Amino acid sequence: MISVDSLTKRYGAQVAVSDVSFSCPPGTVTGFLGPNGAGKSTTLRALCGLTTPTSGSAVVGGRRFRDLPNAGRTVGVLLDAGAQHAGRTGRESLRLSAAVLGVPRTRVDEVLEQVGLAGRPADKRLRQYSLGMRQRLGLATALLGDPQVLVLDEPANGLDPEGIFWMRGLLRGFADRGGTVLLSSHLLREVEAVADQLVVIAGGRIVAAGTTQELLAGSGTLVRARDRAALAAALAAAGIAVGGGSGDALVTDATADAVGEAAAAAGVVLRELRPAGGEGLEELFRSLTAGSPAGTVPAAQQVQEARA
Ligand SMILES: Nc1ncnc2c1ncn2[C@@H]1O[C@H](COP(=O)(O)OP(=O)(O)OP(=O)(O)O)[C@@H](O)[C@H]1O
Repeated sequence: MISVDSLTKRYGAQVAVSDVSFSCPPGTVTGFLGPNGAGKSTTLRALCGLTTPTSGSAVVGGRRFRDLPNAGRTVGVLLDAGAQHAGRTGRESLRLSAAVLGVPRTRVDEVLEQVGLAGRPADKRLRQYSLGMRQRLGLATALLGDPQVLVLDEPANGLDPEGIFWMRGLLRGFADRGGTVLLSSHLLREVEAVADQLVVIAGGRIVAAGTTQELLAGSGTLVRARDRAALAAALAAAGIAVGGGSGDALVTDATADAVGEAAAAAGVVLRELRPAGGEGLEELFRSLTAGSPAGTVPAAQQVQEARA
């Protein structure tokens, strides 16, 4: 279990994280989402004992990272896949980590296999690794101690679509076996397919949190018409605000009934009318996180109320 409780981190006058609280139960994947500079890395670094909170706490199983005996056997961490010695091979790097953790050498081959680096890639020097291979090696290092908890900062960085699909399967399997996964991303689409719950941070504050299903269900209605401009005018005439939408789709907070009636009243022919799901959440995510300096973002409950 990961518990972050009223975590605040200031660097001088800069507030990186402000009063952040959430928890990640065993058997689940939590997606920690936010744009660049939102405070994701700072939160994860505090959790992993790499930065000291100004106030509040971030613990695993009730203990601070530095108080965990042989922390790598409890928490697998991937914070910066580039932070490995470029002259070593993947296998050498893992053997060193295995020695530090006190796990048998055979474990190195197991994790190399698990992350798809077994064979020739394992004996290449890291300077020859692509970003995606480095991420796989970082994940292998995190898995080496057979931990119950994984903390991963932007693990999908540099992975191709097949790699992202593979990683989702790996994380899902880890959680389904009772593990706890916390992974950060600045891309909603990367995590919505695998995360059981989402915590959205912007400007150092949590702006939305809940199960992925809840957040997707409460994310509005998507509507598409042959004549987008006529549809937009019909919705405006009915007093229905449109929050965005990609391509010729519009996304709104209004119910499907209200949207359908507005379109019918204006004689607009619809091509699609459905719960917005991921597109609505994407829109919510964009509106919540667009240019929100610390202190100006509504609190999670305000967001929930606004959407109720
Ligand atoms: N060591 C530091 N000194 C001063 N300011 C810092 C430090 N580390 C982070 N910050 C600031 O804290 C804020 C949050 O940064 P953080 O790296 O946690 O965000 P992030 O969500 O991980 O962003 P990204 O997706 O770009 O990695 C930013 O404004 C950043 O400039």
